[in-house]
Amino acid sequence: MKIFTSKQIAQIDAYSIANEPIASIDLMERAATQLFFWIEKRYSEEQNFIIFVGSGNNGGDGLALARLLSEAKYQVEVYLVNVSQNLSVDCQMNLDRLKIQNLVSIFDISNSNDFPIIFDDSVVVDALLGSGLSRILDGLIKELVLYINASKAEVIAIDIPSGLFGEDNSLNNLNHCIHADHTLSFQFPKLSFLFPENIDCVGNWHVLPIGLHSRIINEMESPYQLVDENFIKNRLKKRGRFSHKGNYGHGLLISGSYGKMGAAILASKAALRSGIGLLSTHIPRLGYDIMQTAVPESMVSIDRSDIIFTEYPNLEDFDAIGIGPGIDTKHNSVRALDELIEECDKPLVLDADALNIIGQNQALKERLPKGSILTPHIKEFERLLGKSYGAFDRNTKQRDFSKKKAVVMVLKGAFTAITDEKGRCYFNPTGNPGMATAGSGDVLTGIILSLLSQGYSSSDAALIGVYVHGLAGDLAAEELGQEALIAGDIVEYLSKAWKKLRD
Ligand SMILES: NC(=O)C1=CN([C@@H]2O[C@H](COP(=O)(O)OP(=O)(O)OC[C@H]3O[C@@H](n4cnc5c(N)ncnc54)[C@H](O)[C@@H]3O)[C@@H](O)[C@H]2O)[C@@H](O)CC1
Ligand SMILES: Nc1ncnc2c1ncn2[C@@H]1O[C@H](COP(=O)(O)OP(=O)(O)O)[C@@H](O)[C@H]1O
Ligand SMILES: [K+]
Repeated sequence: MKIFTSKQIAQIDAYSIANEPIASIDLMERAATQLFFWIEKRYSEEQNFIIFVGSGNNGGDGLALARLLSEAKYQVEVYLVNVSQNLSVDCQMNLDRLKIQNLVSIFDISNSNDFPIIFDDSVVVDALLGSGLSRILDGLIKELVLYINASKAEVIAIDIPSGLFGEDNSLNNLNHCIHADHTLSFQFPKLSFLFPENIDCVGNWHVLPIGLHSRIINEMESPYQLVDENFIKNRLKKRGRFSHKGNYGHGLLISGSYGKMGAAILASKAALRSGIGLLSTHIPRLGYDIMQTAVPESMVSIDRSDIIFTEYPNLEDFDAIGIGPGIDTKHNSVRALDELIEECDKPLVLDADALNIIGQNQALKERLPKGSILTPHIKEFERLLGKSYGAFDRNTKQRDFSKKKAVVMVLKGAFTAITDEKGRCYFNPTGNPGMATAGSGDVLTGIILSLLSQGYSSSDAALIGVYVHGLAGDLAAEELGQEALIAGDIVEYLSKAWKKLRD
C-alpha cells in the first residue's frame, strides 16, 4: 500500500470528489459511517462518548459520528472548541444536522473552565484537528489536549491524533499532541505512524477504507510503501521440479568469534531454512566442533585465528556473502573486512560488527560495493550516519544514503524500513516486540544471505527476508508468547512462515 503525504491525501480527496463524483458532504458521511461501524463492533450501547470537535473537516467527521452514534442509542456529548466562527462548510452542515436531530447535548469550550469532567470509563473521541494541521498546537487547544491526555479515559483519534503531523514531527512537542489508544485513519496510514517516536500519540492504528478513487491512487507517485503479504508473494521465485542444489546458490557466511559462536549457528540455520543450495560458514578455528555439531548441513571454512575473523576463502566459489554477526571489531578483523570490501564483486549483506567496523572507519563507507545490503538497528545506524533530528530526518538520511551509494539499507525495528538505490522506502508490517531478543538480527542476516545466494536482487532479498523473518517471529509468538520467544524459535518457525507465503 502506498503511503501519501497529507498534502497528497487532500489532492486524492479532491480528485475523488470531482471524479467519482461524490459531494464532499457525502464523502464525509462515508468516512463517519466507517468510524461508526468500527466503534459499534467494540462498544456496547451503554458506553458514553465525549467528542471534542474542531472547526475543520476533522471536526465535521466528529459531528457526523455523534449523530450516527446517538441514532444507535449510544450516549454522546459534543464539545465544540473555540469554533464560534469559521467552521468549514461540511463541519457547519453536520453541526446543523446534529442540532436538527436534537439527541445530543452540544457545549462550547471557550476557555479552560469549560472543560468537562472526563470519567475514567468514558471514551473520548478526538476530532479537534486532522490532516489540515498547519502549526504546532498552542493556546486553548494545547491546554485541552494536555487535559485529555491526563485523563484515564480511552481515547480514539479520528484520522490522526490532533497536533501530530503526518510526516515530520522533529520540531513538534509530542506531549502536546493527543495520546490516543486507537487512531482510525482514513484509507491510508500516515507516514508518521510508522516511526517509533510517535507510538504514544498514535496508539494502535487502523485503516478505514472510504472508497477514494483508485485511478488517482494508482497514478500518484510516492517513495513510501507499506508492504503486505501479496507484495511479497509476487516476488517469490518458483522452485522447479527438476532443480538441484546448484540452482539455489552457494553462500558464504562470515560469522562468530570466541564466545559468540551462537551468532554463526543462528545465521547458518536461518540461511539453510530459507532455501539456499549450499552454505559455507567461515569461523575462527576454536568454533569448529561447535559448528559441525550444531549445524551439520553447513560446510565450514576455518580461519587461521583461533578466536576471531582475520581472513576469508576465495570469493569466486560463492554466489553471495554475508558478514558480521558476532565477528567482533578487533584490529585484524577490521583489516580483513577492508580487504573483503575492496575485492568483493558478489552480492553482500553486512550486519552487526561489520557495520560497527564501518562506523568506526568511515572511509570504508565510501567504498561499499553497489547493491550491498546493510542491516543496522538504530544504534548501528547512528554509528554509520550520525545522529538525526528525529525519525523523519533519519528516514530521509537513510533514503539519501541508499540512493547516493546505490545500496539497500534495512533499518530494523518495528516497521523495519527498507530503502533502495532509487531512494524508495518500504515499511515492513510483520514482527513483534518478542523479537527484541539476542540473536534475532543474526537470523535475519542468514535469511537475506540465503535469498541473495538464490539470485534474488538485493532489494527483493531484503524485502522478502525482512517480511518472512517478522512473520516467523509472529507465528512463534502466537504459540510461545512474546516473553519466551528466543532467536532460535524464529529459525524453527521459518518453516511455517515460508509455507504461509507459498499457500
Ligand atoms: N476532504 C475530504 O474529503 C475528507 C476529509 N476528511 C477529514 O478532513 C480532515 C482534514 O480536514 P481539514 O483540511 O478541514 O483540516 P482540519 O480539520 O485538520 O482543520 C483545519 C483547520 O484548523 C486550522 N488549524 C490548523 N492548525 C491549527 C492549529 N495548530 N491550531 C488551531 N487551528 C489550526 C486550520 O487553519 C483550518 O481552519 C481529515 O483529517 C479528515 O478527518 C474526512 O471527512 C474524509 C473526507
Ligand atoms: N518491537 C518489534 N517489532 C517488530 N520487530 C522487532 C521488534 N523488536 C525487534 N524486532 C526485530 O528483531 C530483530 C532484532 O535485530 P537486532 O537488534 O540486530 O538484534 P540482535 O543484535 O540481538 O541480533 C530485527 O529484525 C527487528 O526488526
Ligand atoms: K484528530
